[in-house]
Amino acid sequence: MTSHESESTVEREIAIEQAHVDQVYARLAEATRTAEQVASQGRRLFQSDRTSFVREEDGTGLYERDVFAFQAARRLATLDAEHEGLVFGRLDRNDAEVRYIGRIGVRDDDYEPLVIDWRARAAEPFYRATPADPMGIVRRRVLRSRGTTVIGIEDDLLDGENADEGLVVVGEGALMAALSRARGPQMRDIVATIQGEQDEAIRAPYQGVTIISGGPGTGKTVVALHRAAYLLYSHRKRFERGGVLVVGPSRVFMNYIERVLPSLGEDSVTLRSVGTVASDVVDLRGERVDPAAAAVVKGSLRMLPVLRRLADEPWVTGPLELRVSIKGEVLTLREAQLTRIRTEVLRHHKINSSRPAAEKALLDALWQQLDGEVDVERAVFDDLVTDQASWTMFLHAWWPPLDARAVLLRLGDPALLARVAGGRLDQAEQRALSGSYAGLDPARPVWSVADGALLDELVAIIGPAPIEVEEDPTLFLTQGTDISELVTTADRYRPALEVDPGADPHERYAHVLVDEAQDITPMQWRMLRRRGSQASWTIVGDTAQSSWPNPAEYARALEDLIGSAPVRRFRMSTNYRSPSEVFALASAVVARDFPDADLPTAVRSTGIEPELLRVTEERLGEEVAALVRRLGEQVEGTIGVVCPPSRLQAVDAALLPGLDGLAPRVALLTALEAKGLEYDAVVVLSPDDIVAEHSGGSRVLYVALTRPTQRLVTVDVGPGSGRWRPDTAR
Ligand SMILES: Nc1ncnc2c1ncn2[C@@H]1O[C@H](COP(=O)(O)OP(=O)(O)OP(=O)(O)O)[C@@H](O)[C@H]1O
Repeated sequence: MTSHESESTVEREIAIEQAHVDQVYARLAEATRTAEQVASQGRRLFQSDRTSFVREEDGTGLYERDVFAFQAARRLATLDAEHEGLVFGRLDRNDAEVRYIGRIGVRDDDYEPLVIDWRARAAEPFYRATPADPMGIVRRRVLRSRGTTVIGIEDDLLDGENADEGLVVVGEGALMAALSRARGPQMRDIVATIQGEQDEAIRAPYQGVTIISGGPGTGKTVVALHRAAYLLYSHRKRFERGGVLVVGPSRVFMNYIERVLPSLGEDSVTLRSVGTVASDVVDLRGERVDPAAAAVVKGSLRMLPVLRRLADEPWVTGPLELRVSIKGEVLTLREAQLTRIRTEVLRHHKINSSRPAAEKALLDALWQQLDGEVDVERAVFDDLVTDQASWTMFLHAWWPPLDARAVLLRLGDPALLARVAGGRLDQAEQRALSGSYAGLDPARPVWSVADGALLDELVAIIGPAPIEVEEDPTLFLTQGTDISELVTTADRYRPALEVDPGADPHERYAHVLVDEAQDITPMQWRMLRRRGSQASWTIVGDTAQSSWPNPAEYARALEDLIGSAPVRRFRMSTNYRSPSEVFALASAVVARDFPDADLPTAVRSTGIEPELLRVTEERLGEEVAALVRRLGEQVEGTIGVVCPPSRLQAVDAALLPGLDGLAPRVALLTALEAKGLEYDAVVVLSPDDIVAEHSGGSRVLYVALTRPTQRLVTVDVGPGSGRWRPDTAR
């Protein structure tokens, strides 16, 4: 039997929970004080009297009593006091035991749990129990708090037959309440309302490869982040030492998700957008998105042989030869010999780490040419050669220290590109590729997301750049007449070139978690694998949202990654983001072109159908500005305006002046930039252009159409537009 909900019942229940929450915070405050006192007492005990014997356990014993709660208090400091309650759940069991669930575990003086960490075994029924399988739980309660104050409760009765008389059940269900709330600029954790199928993926064993798939809004991202927190909790030693890397599509996306892990008490995870993964080996921040044609070439494995040849291209034009004189005899190495030596050295070493090996090979070859009549010992011979200006100048032209960034920029030269890409990339592909580098400022190139993987590959081919040298080698060559200056400069170069050939510059991780993995190109997978060669993996994606023209390539790349590792697959089936009215339209769009798309079920209805508008080209700016202002009144939270790349600038100019106070709630972005994000209201501008301008076509439009949590408005531009609309929406 359960009692009916009334205002006073709810207040009474809230007061009961508040009393427990107060007890938890009081315990944490006390533990912090005691632990600090004990720590300083302990220091005094051990430090003050070196003559008398202090038993170690007097110090540590005192400290250990509170260390657990003290650690909890320290981690509490990372939680956002404004929004997140430390205690968010309560389980009433059929044996009358009550358990509280929270972001971190807290015990009382007697080591009895006041709150159980959500990741602990004992908390599992909070997420898994259902009326069909209550797991010994009668009532599950979710507490909603602001800071330390409980402001609401939502109950699920799981086992009415075993409920005590008088057990109170209140609320409409925590999940629906959470889903209906307005969205802010950053993602929130879902720790209080994780659903059963999500919980299974979160708690899956760490070994091998865990693949989480599912349509838009099914919680893949948020589940993956909770999984990172779970792995750190359950295998802290392994993952804190080895590191966990979370990779997402863009900087905007990383900003969007960056609060989730700290709100769960974890701050030891590295978050990187895919364009900055390689920043451990080369100075870059790839944020720009290439036009589709260039992006497709840059992501393809056909770039591999092109890059290898590029790294091999000499830096000076014209035939090279090395000429030195020893005691009047002139020794010469001609181009064919030099090529042989170079090939041989590079067979065993990377170019940036093999300058000493190359020098030795040259000296050996010169030594063999020396006439037996000339009386000189080998060590003296080597000195005589390497002291000569012609030697130093030759080496700088023949074996310069290479910077991957400078090497890649050379692709801006169409003639050179034709040489290294001949037979591998067609004319149109070469134009797209060289065009994307030709316009970059060599002093400050603005790299694209796709360039990150190419630079990483080049570093793998040539080795990390030796320590930066100030002098420009070409300048140096033109100053070749001043002997004393030459010697000094040569000396300055020498230590810079001594890099440890065995050193591996990549940061490596024990676990790599890749979100929006359907967009990871084959070249980017190579880059990620360098960071996780010994790692376990969590791969999160949805092929129906791929912006890559060939989803089969994604499947192949995944197979490669998995190899013979154990693999676990989880499919998320419920769309928690899109209202069912919006998702009906979005899914019809993608299913028309991709009948195999994995479509989830949208569980929430708002009763508001998407609005399909049409405007003239001339009135586009004005109409969009008015529309955004109207949506600002209709929804409480954020508004996203998704725009085809070709119209971005014009729409930005039209939108900005009229926004006023609304500006912090509005984001103007392309469909690719919108990946993984969500807004309360979304305007999708010129869907036909979005389909036409992205290589993923209607899959990219599907991404745009599945961003809203409340309202969707599409805007066709000009007569004849609207080809994207499925039959049901014409
Ligand atoms: N169990 C849950 N409780 C409350 N909110 C949830 C739950 N699961 C998902 N959500 C919410 O649903 C929305 C979508 O989640 P998320 O962004 O992780 O989905 P996704 O599958 O990664 O989507 P996409 O493929 O479009 O990037 C988020 O606002 C998330 O907080």
